[in-house]
Amino acid sequence: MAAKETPSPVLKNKDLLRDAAFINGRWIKEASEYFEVTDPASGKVIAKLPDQPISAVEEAIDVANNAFKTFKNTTPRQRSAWLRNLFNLMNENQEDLAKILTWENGKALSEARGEIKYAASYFEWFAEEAVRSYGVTIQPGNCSNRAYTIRQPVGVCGMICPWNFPSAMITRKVAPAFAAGCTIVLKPDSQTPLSALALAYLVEKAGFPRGCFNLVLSHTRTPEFGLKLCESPKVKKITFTGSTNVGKILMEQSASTMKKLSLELGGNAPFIVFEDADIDEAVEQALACKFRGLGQTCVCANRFYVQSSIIEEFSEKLAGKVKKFIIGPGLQEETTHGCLINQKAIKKVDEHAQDAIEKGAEVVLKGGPLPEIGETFYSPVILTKVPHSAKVSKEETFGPLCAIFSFDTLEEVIGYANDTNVGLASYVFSKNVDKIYTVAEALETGMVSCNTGIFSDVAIPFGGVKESGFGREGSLYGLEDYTIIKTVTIGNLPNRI
Ligand SMILES: NC(=O)c1ccc[n+]([C@@H]2O[C@H](COP(=O)([O-])OP(=O)(O)OC[C@H]3O[C@@H](n4cnc5c(N)ncnc54)[C@H](O)[C@@H]3O)[C@@H](O)[C@H]2O)c1
Ligand SMILES: O=CCCC(=O)O
Repeated sequence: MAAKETPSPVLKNKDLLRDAAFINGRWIKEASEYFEVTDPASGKVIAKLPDQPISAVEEAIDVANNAFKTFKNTTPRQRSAWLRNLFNLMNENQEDLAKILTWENGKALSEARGEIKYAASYFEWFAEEAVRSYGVTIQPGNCSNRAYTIRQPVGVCGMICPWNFPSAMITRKVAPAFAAGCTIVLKPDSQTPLSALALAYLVEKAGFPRGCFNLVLSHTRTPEFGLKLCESPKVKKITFTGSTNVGKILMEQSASTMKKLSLELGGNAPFIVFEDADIDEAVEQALACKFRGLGQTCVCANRFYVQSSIIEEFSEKLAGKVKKFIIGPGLQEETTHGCLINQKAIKKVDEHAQDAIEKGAEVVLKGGPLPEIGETFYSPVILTKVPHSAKVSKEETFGPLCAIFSFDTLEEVIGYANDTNVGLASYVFSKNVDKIYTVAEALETGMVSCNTGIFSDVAIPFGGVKESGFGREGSLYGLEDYTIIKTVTIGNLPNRI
């Protein structure tokens, strides 16, 4: 865990590093204000980007609205080919894209490589889905009428994306939108805009028509940008990944124009381990699940519920594995786990850990800040026998705190797991198939992962219930969110012969 000088990434394709917004196929660098992007591992400034005025969003919306008039009539085959080009381009530039991602986000390079592959898979999937949009035929009550439905692109989509997956959270919105024939105004997080800009460059290279994809930049005016996208009658859909609080704001702001919404919001995932589970496997999976992005993943386990008879064994084995982590700057090849996004994130982990300890939790692994490496580095904390009154039982920590709670019965643990206002992902470990079915069906989450800690895949519907939002990304349903169903009735047909 020794401090080392963070290297700057050496890129093969330097064109991927952009320092301008992208509207109507033009890179826009000029602005009266600029914001800095920093490497969270070193605190060094790595880019200065235009902090655009609100007029830039208005312009991007107008451009996307004009582009929609022709883009919606391109053939699904053509859109599929452009998406396939984009998939190939991401793969060709995989290593550079991973380096850019690590540089601005801080996650280990090995993880960033995985994210780029995952992000690209959305373009491959939706290249295949673009040509598979179906309607139904209906016989209405009136015998001289016939009806059928078609799916049409919803229109201009406003996309607001977070920093924790700077590439994949964008591609899983952009890919289905393009597949359906929608045009785009994207606002990436101002902490991690470089991955988004690299994607904009590749969208251009892939051959998409000018104006279909527009990317606006701001650090100081994020809420105003959001408001403009929500209130514009030209924008027909808002798709957002981020916190439940911001999701609620966007939903309220979208009410005046009755927008279609997809909201992928916060989670508080329970990770349940029964005494009949393979404990070593459960520990391995717990590590993979909890420490993706060092705990900054919306589907990371937030609450471990471990049956009381195995809680000591599980906690000790987990701690033994965590001690082997190599925490350091993400760009160093040997690093297994990088840093957190900022100091606010560290404060929250510390606050949740201290609160649980004060309320009676036992410390298995002390962890804590690692200032000798840098201000955003934090060694994981493992606490056991955490009381249910602790903050971590109700709030998402979004960082490297493993809070282990004890339970005795199946009914009891389902009660604990569902005692939250959010419902994104949950995990169950048991070798008893009856138990797996029962618990999976009783858990109030959009996704239940059984005997594995990693389930994310473009092929599965991704999304939550309760205050984790609505809409499903990826899968056979992903395209639907970017289309509207139109019903066509043909009347006054002659009598059947
Ligand atoms: N469900 C999912 O798929 C998913 C995926 C990733 C992250 N998340 C959630 O995101 C949260 C972590 O990210 P965060 O804390 O940065 O979330 P956040 O909601 O604060 O920020 C998300 C994005 O929204 C922007 N934003 C903030 N206020 C805004 C406003 N008023 N109008 C428009 N945009 C605004 C931010 O700049 C950022 O780009 C966690 O709760 C996590 O669970 C959910
Ligand atoms: O953080 C949210 C999304 C991560 C994933 O797709 O698994």
